[in-house]
Amino acid sequence: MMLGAVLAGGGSTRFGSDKALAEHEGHTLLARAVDALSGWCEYVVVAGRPTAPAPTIPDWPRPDMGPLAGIAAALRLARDEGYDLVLTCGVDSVGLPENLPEALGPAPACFASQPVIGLWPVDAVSVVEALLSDPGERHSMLRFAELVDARLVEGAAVANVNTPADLAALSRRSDGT
Ligand SMILES: Nc1nc2c(ncn2[C@@H]2O[C@H](COP(=O)(O)OP(=O)(O)OP(=O)(O)O)[C@@H](O)[C@H]2O)c(=O)[nH]1
Repeated sequence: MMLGAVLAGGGSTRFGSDKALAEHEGHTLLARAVDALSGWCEYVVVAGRPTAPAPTIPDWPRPDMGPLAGIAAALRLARDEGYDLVLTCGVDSVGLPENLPEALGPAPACFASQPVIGLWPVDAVSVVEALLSDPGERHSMLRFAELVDARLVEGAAVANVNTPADLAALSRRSDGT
């Protein structure tokens, strides 16, 4: 059984306002990500604030540690609720392939270009907990991927929205202009 998790925390400092609420093709990035995950599995949003109507959980062990703390929260919930796998994406990952779980599988794996998009076995929870509890470690997605021996999957053309210009470029592409 697989649990989906949209990572929707972070400061959106390059974007200038909460990018989860920015709109693309008439829907917020959050609604689009949730909609994509809901096609594959049950899901939660991991963020520092409620994102109703989607079920939202806080980062573990605390906010402001980056996306890995969102992965940790999702893996802990998955373990407690009896899931085997966690499928993660960023709220700013636009254009997820329709076959995302198959494109990533078998776990553990993540996209080389965007390691927040990944498929993680629930037993990776002990690795992420140890990593985030060690102040001497890099709390980065790539370090986590390395420690769990994740395959880095190449070739995925998923856009990553960091700035308003990134979003404008995507809109121009979907308008064909
Ligand atoms: N749950 C959670 N998600 C995060 C956190 N930091 C970043 N993310 C998510 O991870 C993805 C990639 O993060 P970044 O592009 O670095 O997002 P950001 O930190 O908000 O952006 P900048 O402040 O501009 O660097 C996005 O979907 C963010 O929403 C965090 O501390 N907790």
